[in-house]
Amino acid sequence: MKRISILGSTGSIGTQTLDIVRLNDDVKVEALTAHKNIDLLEKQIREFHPRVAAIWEESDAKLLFERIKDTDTKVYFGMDGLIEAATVKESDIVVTAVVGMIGIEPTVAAINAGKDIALANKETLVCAGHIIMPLAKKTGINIYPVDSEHSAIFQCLDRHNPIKKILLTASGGPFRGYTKEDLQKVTLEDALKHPNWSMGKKITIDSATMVNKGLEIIEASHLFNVDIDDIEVVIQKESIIHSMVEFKDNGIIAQLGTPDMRLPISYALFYPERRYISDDRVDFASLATLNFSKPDLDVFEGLKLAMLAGKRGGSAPTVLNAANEWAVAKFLKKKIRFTDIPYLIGKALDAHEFTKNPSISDILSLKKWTEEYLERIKI
Ligand SMILES: NC(=O)C1=CN([C@@H]2O[C@H](COP(=O)(O)OP(=O)(O)OC[C@H]3O[C@@H](n4cnc5c(N)ncnc54)[C@H](OP(=O)(O)O)[C@@H]3O)[C@@H](O)[C@H]2O)C=CC1
Ligand SMILES: CC(=O)[C@@H](O)[C@H](O)COP(=O)(O)O
Ligand SMILES: [Mn+2]
Repeated sequence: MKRISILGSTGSIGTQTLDIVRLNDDVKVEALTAHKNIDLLEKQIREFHPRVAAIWEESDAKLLFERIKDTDTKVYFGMDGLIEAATVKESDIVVTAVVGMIGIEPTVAAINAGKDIALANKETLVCAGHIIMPLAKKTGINIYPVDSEHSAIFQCLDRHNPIKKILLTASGGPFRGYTKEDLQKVTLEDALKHPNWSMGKKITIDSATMVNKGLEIIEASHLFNVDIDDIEVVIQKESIIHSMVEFKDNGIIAQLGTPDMRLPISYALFYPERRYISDDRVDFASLATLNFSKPDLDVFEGLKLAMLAGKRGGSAPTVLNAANEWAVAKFLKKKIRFTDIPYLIGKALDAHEFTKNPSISDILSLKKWTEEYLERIKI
């Protein structure tokens, strides 16, 4: 029996993880968490009977407790609740499916508790990868990538041959081929229309700005111990090739599949076993062609800034990520324009006091500094 905890079970990755649980009778859910979606969390508790459930607000936790007191599920709240869910004694693996760097502390707690990590929450690795990866090695736990590109790279690894280059594929998002002037006019509705994937709102905006690909470069660098300069972004318009690994002989191994996150989720949960998911498969005949191009860094400045921050390392990726989270949240509330997102990221990166090797508490302070700095900027 595989015992799993899902941090962020009510989101896109979290609910698809539960789809995979439904397909397999040897998986037990030990913990589920949500931020505000109490109705869906209650439904999930009644279906999967976890030991632990956590929701962010104490008032919601009290409400949830009343609603499910006929069950054996214990209810927690806040960061303590996330950490309780991340460290449930009976769990073997924690699926980190929360969005944002809020995932840092529960991920560290899970690793210290000896849990394997099925990692979707890329922001945690972007900010604290220099702490997380050595900690995972020291504790002997495994980190299995869920992010589709990183799962693809993981599936292409060859234990006899080191990686020469990672070819990180990108769809290019809804604004692929746009000019700078075009981006000045795009709306929130336009940005939420990803051409190939159905995802949570934050990552969907990140795909539109291509900051997502920048975060993924940093994520891949940590996961596979590859220099940023050896990670090349290739736009693959249809999102059928999920990434590729190039070796010393210039041979390239790629992983292909339909744009369906259930495959990387299932692979992370049951590695090295591949299990049945659905009858959907790539139909090459009707696909006919796969299209490739290079990203335009002059247009997608957020990607350029992310690459520079990744190269710089230290505190830069944290400020990049914190500024991006702050700006995307404002854009989702229609408080700023689409092109303000890279502008604000650049301002925060330029203004922050660089540190080489931030601790977890430094990272949390940097997040606070970034938010306070951006609040003061008039746009
Ligand atoms: N969706 C996808 O296909 C992919 C996602 N990822 C990564 O996976 C992670 C999750 O993404 P996705 O599933 O799209 O996100 P969603 O926004 O769909 O879900 C986020 C989950 O985290 C919870 N949550 C949000 N904010 C907080 C908070 N401050 N504290 C505690 N819980 C919180 C949400 O609860 P509630 O529902 O109550 O709001 C929800 O359960 C992200 O890091 C993303 O980059 C990577 C590759 C693909
Ligand atoms: C499904 C997944 O892994 C997302 O990160 C997706 O790849 C985003 O698409 P872009 O390639 O457009 O950033
Ligand atoms: Mn991805």
